[in-house]
Amino acid sequence: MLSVSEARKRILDGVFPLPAEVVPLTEACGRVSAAPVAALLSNPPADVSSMDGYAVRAADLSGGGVSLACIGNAPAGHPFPGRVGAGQCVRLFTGSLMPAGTDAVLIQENAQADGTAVTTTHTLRPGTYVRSQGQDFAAGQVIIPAGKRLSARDVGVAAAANHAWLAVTRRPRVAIAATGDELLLPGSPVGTGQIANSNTPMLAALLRGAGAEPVMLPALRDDMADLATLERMVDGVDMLVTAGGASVGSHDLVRRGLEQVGLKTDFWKIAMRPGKPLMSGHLGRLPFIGLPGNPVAAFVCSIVFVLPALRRMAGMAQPAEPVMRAVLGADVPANDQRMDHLRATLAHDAQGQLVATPFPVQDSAMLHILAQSQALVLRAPHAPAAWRGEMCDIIRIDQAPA
Ligand SMILES: Nc1nc2c(c(=O)[nH]1)N[C@H]1C(S)=C(S)[C@@H](COP(=O)(O)OP(=O)(O)OC[C@H]3O[C@@H](n4cnc5c(N)ncnc54)[C@H](O)[C@@H]3O)O[C@H]1N2
Ligand code: MOO
Repeated sequence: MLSVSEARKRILDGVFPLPAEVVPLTEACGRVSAAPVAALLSNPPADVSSMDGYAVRAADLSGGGVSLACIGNAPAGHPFPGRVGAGQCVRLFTGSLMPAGTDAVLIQENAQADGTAVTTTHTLRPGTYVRSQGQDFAAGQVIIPAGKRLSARDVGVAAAANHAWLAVTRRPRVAIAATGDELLLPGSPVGTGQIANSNTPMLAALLRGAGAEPVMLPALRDDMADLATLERMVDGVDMLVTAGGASVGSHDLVRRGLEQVGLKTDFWKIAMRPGKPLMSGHLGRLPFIGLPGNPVAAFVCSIVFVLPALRRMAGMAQPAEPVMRAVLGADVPANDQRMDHLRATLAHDAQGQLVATPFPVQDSAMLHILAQSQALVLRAPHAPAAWRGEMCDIIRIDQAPA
């Protein structure tokens, strides 16, 4: 069976970055930059004061006691128009432009003002309390690389660099179809043998949080004709994700149902738990990922395969979920040939180290345990038993995806 990393590589090889669109800066948070963003302005645009006080010539203060003539007042946004000569100073405030001829700021706590006379016994080095032009970034400098999911901090730096609009990759539109005769819309009266469809809303929420635009299709019946209708429901989408009907039972028809309308299957079944019956391929040019129906398997496979594919479509350089290290909070048995993803809680120990404690029951239908989990503990194929206190690899599932 295909390994998890080989399956992910094959999925990533089958998807491509989407085109760019331009959005207002206020809509850019969470989107992915489509091109490097270069500063239109330096920050600060000119030398400015970092404190409230007086713009002085440092050389005037070198004697250790001086009285200066205050020749003007220059609040932020109101630059002093003239030049400051020897023995003179200008009243200014945090953010004020440094007047021509000055090179330091005497903070008001260290000065006595009496009318227009400002006296001090302090000495200053040139540059004291001055933020120099371009100290943060220079005009033309790249402040945001291409392929970065934009944070509120990126919005701030882009605004400071005078951008009102940013080019971002279009949100991937992902059609999600659950399959199963037993499925009902959550909230429906539930008859014998029926269950609420949890996969569609869960996956839509996960994908929306990851910056995609989910298109929730109605649940399909375990029926070749019903599955064939999928082909007509995916106009204008960038990826098709199904959940369910992936296994070997006689009612698990997704692969055959889609193959009859042109699906080219790339692979089916991988060495993963949960998620063994995962499948992938293309319906025409449309990338397709067939998730297993067990909701925990559908979720874990989405973290491991669907989100990386969406990141590749968004043009991100690092599509795979980052793997972190943690201390194991419980013993775990030796693993078989399937790479395992144990649902676990996270906490910090007395030394401040992250501790991941897998739940003792790992059934792939147990959504309540998934909902309480904050991480997946990764167990390589054939890993030997591991003991509480050993280090392990984890993927966090409790944070907004990046
Ligand atoms: N003989 C074998 N049986 C199974 C194997 C196997 O290798 N040999 N693999 C098992 C594994 S692993 C998984 S995972 C499941 C996946 O099967 P399917 O993808 O065909 O999923 P379904 O049979 O459609 O459903 C499985 C389970 O999940 C429930 N379900 C399905 N969709 C939803 C939904 N949208 N919301 C909530 N719950 C859903 C469904 O009712 C079933 O209980 O196959 C194993 N079997
Ligand atoms: O691997 Mo399945 O995905 O056990 O539930």
